[in-house]
Amino acid sequence: MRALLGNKKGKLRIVTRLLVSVVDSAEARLALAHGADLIDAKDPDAGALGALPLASIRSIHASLPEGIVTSAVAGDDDDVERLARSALSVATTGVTFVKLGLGRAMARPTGVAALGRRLAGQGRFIAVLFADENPPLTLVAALHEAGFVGAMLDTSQKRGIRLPDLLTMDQLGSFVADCRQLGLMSGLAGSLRIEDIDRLAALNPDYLGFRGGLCLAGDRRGQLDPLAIGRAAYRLQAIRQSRQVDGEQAA
Ligand SMILES: O=C[C@H](O)COP(=O)(O)O
Repeated sequence: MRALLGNKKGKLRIVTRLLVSVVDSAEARLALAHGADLIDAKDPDAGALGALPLASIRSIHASLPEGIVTSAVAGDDDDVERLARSALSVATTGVTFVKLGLGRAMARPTGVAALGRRLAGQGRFIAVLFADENPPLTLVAALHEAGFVGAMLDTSQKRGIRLPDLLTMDQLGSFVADCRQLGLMSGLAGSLRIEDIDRLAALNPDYLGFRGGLCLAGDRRGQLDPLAIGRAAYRLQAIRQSRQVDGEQAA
């Protein structure tokens, strides 16, 4: 799931992969066919981290070939018990990862610790922090302590403000580096566009996450645009290849 390439000097380079949020199995297959690396089940009509019904998540997961990395969103409830219950239910669908949105009340060490105790390492949980709600980025240590396997930054207000409008490249880079140092997977998302890929991939997150930027007319509630998915996948692939060549030349 975390892709690392080694060059001849033994140095490891993180490979940034493409996460695409889908609403059903038809979109899941389309995203996969056009180059998505991780298929993320999410209901864009139900907010930034809207959960799909369990049956839909199961059908998305089952529609994909074995071995494809999947995730599903469990919502962004401010109540520990409700959020944990939702996450544990989503974990029964067979998806590789379950994403939990940590809103203002949860995005603090006490909230994270309470959630961790309730989840008790029963799944592969990824915490999503909303950059437009000013989460403490130092929360990464508490997430690691609480047993999360990954952390993502996203945005809660999907009104055109993108992740790089909210945080500087230094802040995003530190977030990714802190995750890596603690062995957490990292992801960056939030109304990203294809033209954001180069500068964000340069920070070496494990995933860049997209919905609206890969939909027709940029409408995250509308249909995925296969050409846009293909362009995003191609861009990331080109970056991977150029790094490989650089690594080989340096070796
Ligand atoms: O996890 C990725 C999200 O689905 C991103 O959605 P968005 O690109 O519409 O902000």
